[in-house]
Amino acid sequence: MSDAKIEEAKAALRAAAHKKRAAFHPSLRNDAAKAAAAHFFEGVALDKGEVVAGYWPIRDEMDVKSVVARLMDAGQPVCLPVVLGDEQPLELRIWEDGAPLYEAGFGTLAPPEEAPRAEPDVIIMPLLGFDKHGTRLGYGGGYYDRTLATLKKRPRLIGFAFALQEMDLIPREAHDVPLDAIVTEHGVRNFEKKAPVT
Ligand SMILES: Nc1nc2c(c(=O)[nH]1)N(C=O)[C@@H](CNc1ccc(C(=O)N[C@@H](CCC(=O)O)C(=O)O)cc1)CN2
Ligand SMILES: Nc1ncnc2c1ncn2[C@@H]1O[C@H](COP(=O)(O)OP(=O)(O)OP(=O)(O)O)[C@@H](O)[C@H]1O
Repeated sequence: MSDAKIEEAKAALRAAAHKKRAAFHPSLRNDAAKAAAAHFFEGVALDKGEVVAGYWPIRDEMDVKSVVARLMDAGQPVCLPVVLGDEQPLELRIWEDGAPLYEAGFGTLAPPEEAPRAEPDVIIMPLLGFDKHGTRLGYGGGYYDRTLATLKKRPRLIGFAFALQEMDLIPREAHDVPLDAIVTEHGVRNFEKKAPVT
């Protein structure tokens, strides 16, 4: 499939994924997020000092605020992403304990401009959908992939999602960096390294 065709297919998948994620019942969301957080801390080993990029949840994304808070309490350095502009990589700003967060666009909150920057060792990724190969479907801005292309070292990529966000097959473009693992309310699933055929 050409990249143009893949983009077309992804647009249709995004529409379906938005609907599906929004349909997950509000009364179940909290418990699912709690279960996923527990699976993360049981199943994902972090070395002391490893920088973890979290996200400030928006729309119907799985809420990872408790994960971020627990990481910070444990002394793990945590950063949050900021969109500087279209076609630009994300800026990852360290959230220092007690520092206020500011509106950073799209409904997200992030540390202030003067916060230190960091290259993450682990990225907790928001997503619209994922498939069994670890391909991730985002909102289509390409921000995470563009950011990964600028980093010296490829971080471990850990998606957080509700189990119902799994899709049959998400076509993968050359720039799409697959997830290493997905955390849902059902547990942590690690993906094989080998690239699938799209
Ligand atoms: N929680 C969270 N933080 C994040 C991301 C994310 O996906 N989730 N991002 C990951 O890149 C960056 C923000 N990028 C975003 C890009 C698009 C939309 C969004 O809601 N898009 C709408 C259309 C918006 C419009 O046209 O006004 C959509 O998809 O329907 C949100 C965040 C950085 N921070
Ligand atoms: N490494 C990159 N360098 C330049 N452009 C890129 C790169 N990665 C992605 N893009 C651009 O971003 C567009 C959207 O990419 P993609 O469909 O993978 O977004 P997404 O992963 O769904 O979004 P997001 O990462 O913001 O959640 C692509 O069509 C491409 O033009």
